[in-house]
Amino acid sequence: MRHFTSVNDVKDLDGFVQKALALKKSPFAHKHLGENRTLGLLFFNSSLRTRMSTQKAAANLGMNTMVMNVTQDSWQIEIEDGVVMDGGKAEHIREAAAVLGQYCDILGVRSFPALRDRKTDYGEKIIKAFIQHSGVPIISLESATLHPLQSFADLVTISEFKKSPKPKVVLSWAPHINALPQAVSNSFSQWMTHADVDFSIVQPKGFELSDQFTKGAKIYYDQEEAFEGADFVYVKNWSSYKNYGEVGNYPKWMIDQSKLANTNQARVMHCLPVRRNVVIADEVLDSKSAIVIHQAANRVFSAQAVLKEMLENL
Ligand SMILES: NCCC[C@H](NC(=O)CCC(=O)O)C(=O)O
Ligand SMILES: NC(=O)OP(=O)(O)O
Repeated sequence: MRHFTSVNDVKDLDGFVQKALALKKSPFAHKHLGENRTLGLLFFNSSLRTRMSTQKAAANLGMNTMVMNVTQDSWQIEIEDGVVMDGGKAEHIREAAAVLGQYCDILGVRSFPALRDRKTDYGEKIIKAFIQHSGVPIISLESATLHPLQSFADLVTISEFKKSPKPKVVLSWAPHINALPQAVSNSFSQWMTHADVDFSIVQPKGFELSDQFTKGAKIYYDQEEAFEGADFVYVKNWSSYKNYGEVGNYPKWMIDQSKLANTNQARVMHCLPVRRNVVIADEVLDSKSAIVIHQAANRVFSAQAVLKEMLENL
């Protein structure tokens, strides 16, 4: 693997899950692999899990890590080519990426979509510019359209908790007060349609994800129908892809205990952060059904598996 920006960078999905689980068992088995290697983590947006888990994964492999919050600490970065830079942005992504490539052996980049123009966001200019201009392997820490480290950790978690070889996994839209990216849901759909699971998605009309990520998934518009017999319910809000960036006002889609009644004692998943009693009720998050903390724990080992593979290929 040269870069890690989607499931397509993984050759053997099941083998990769096994590698993450092996690292979970022996996190320090390769503690010299990253010696004298530097990881750079660049955040255009907030983070708790991605930042800390990736840093911990790098430490387990003996790497140094440097972290930068671009929007707070650095120069504002111009993304567009050919512009006259006489506004607020002092540095172009061409130089920024190339310079960081001089300091780091591997770079991670987080850049959320602006959710104003679909074509711009789905063009993934920032992550592509880092791939083009940095000269080093790039890891997506959640791009405009995908969050592969999260989905990898989610698949690892499902493989740990599944009670049958091909579990029924349902991705459910849930309410939110803000316009959120489709990235986590696109990415989860993309990974699940490549994995050995029975996968469906349920959302209100108008909130269908781009079919470039959902091909092969069963599509529902009714939670009760979709949840019947589910082993895993993955909860996430996303703004509309069709009416781009629209926030849906469907408070009844919140996940509470009653919604889970006809599932196969489903485990409830969410990437976090989650707004309690808007997206998922306290009674679910505080019950045994919720495995959100396990997902977050597995972020270390999904990141570590990716870093290990990249370090071995440097
Ligand atoms: N990295 C995990 C999720 C990040 C982001 N959530 C958020 O922005 C939540 C913000 C809020 O709740 O206001 C998302 O949905 O893509
Ligand atoms: N799940 C996740 O990516 O969390 P952060 O946004 O806190 O990194």
